Amino acid sequence: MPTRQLTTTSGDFCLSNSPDVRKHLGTYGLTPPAVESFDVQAQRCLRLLATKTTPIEKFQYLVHLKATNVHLFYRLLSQNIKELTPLIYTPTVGEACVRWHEIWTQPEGMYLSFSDRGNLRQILDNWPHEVEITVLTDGSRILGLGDLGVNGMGIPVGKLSLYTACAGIRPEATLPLTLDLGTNNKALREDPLYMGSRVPKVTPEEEKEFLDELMVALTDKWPNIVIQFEDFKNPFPALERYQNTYSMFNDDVQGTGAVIVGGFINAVKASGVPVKDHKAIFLGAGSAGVGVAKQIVEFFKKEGLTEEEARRKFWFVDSNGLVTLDRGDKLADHKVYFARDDNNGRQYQSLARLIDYVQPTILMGLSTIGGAFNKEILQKMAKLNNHPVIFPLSNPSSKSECTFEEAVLNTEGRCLFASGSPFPSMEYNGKLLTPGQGNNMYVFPGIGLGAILSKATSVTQDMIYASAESLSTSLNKQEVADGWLYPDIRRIRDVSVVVTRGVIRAAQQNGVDRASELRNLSDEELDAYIVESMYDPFKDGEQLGEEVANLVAQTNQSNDVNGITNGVAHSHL
Ligand SMILES: NC(=O)C1=CN([C@@H]2O[C@H](COP(=O)(O)OP(=O)(O)OC[C@H]3O[C@@H](n4cnc5c(N)ncnc54)[C@H](OP(=O)(O)O)[C@@H]3O)[C@@H](O)[C@H]2O)C=CC1
Ligand SMILES: CC(=O)C(=O)O
Ligand SMILES: [Mg+2]
Repeated sequence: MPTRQLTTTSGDFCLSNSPDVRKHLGTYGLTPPAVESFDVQAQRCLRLLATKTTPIEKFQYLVHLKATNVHLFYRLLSQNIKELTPLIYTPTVGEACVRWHEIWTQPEGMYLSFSDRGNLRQILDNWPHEVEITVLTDGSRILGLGDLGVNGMGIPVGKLSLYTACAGIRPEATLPLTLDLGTNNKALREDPLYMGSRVPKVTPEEEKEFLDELMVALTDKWPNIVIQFEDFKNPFPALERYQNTYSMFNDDVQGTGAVIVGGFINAVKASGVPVKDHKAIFLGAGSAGVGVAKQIVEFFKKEGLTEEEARRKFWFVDSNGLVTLDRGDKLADHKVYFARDDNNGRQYQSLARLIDYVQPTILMGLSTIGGAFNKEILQKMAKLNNHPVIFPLSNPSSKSECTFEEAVLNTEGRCLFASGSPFPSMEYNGKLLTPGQGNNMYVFPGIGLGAILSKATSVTQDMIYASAESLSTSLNKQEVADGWLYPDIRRIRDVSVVVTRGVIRAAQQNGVDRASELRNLSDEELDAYIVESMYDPFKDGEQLGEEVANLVAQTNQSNDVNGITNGVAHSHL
């Protein structure tokens, strides 16, 4: 009798298991007698979810469901991605992170502390699965909510759930990882329930040494692992240091850049304004703002502008006003590239005055300042443009620079809109208007899956840009006809296949792929290969039952009874 190890235990108590399977697993009698289809179970879950009155209660219920029946969780998520994503991801995950120390009930990933250095490789051995991808954060800039220390774990967990739901990466092949490097959030450090080290954030030099050890440890343990950095206050040093030597990328800089370019390409078409005539004001000059602008520069260059012409189409505002070379402070390195040198000493007064001066076609918000695009700002944009591009991208919803409704009402429904967190559709002048969601969830699953399948040795700029271009082409005819900038999120698995293909092709062109068997596949063959490799909770949920049923059948045939199956083959339980 083969003693096959089942890869997951979370299906053990599954109500869809047949009596034979239950007997085999030793769970007979431990679940209610009915054998239920997944549809019936999903119905129960949705009803239960509806009884929870607050988003955080719904979040907690979904955490519990994932822990107890992973396939059912992913079936539910896949079938209701539009409705459930806001509960496991932005905006609810923001509240969950703020309250992580109060609501935590079970481990869902790994924590590595600064005091663990020297032993990181050994500690990774405690993780029980083979890992293909990790999302890691130090919690120092969680969405627009600031430094939340190890409370930030909600972000890797949420992002990796989307990796599974949107790109079919097997749940057990994902590792949520939180680095406990101290926190500058004093209130958390002093909270008796806080679960991280109660020390201030380590220095950049200490962080660098820790990350160096971690990158070596992760790739020694799992040589093909893809590593996604997420929500670091200053992500640039690590990105620069590791991007050519590891299969890694920074989602906030690169994923966000790609997703916004993906929607921006469509917005530029819809605006009717030639590329060369666009001008952009960015409120927020952090990792996401600069990441987005850098990718747009790439797009402008492909459209025929020189790099210098492209660079000068941006005006950045940070917490100290317009970013200029002559304003008297030492600019952070990442801001210098876009800093203006043509301000002639004029003082920045307000966003409204800057709009009067620049006359932009595009307004991007990556500032964490909720409501910053007020009525006056939006009306100015509407006056200047037939179709102003308004992208309030800060998360969660409370930090969004404006709501969809505000943008629509103050631009007479003419704006081309995308926000970081979801807003509901609305009727305006008898027309149903649907907002775009410019969130990196449209691309990071495909970037990660593309890197995994191509066995990329690094994640190149071309791979990132390919994800943006692929996204922009993934809208169907109806979505294009309706003027959407992003495809319907309910089609995200199809979209991820397109993005993954683009990423793999770029890896091949750059020669960073190690999966040589994929090089000669046609696009159709490659798509089929991608789909085939994706975890599908609708198939795989049944697979556990089938695997056990096969074992039972084999046991019956061979009559080779061992301790585990003893009672199954011959019992009449
Ligand atoms: N939609 C999406 O997919 C994504 C959205 N985001 C969101 O973008 C936001 C920013 O993220 P990130 O760039 O990483 O964060 P950072 O902390 O790196 O950047 C925030 C920027 O906003 C500036 N800022 C702060 N206050 C003001 C103010 N009053 N007026 C103007 N600018 C201000 C900061 O200025 P200073 O530099 O002077 O401190 C900084 O440049 C977050 O809310 C995040 O959730 C991020 C990634 C993806
Ligand atoms: C979406 C995302 O990555 C962020 O807000 O940080
Ligand atoms: Mg992020």
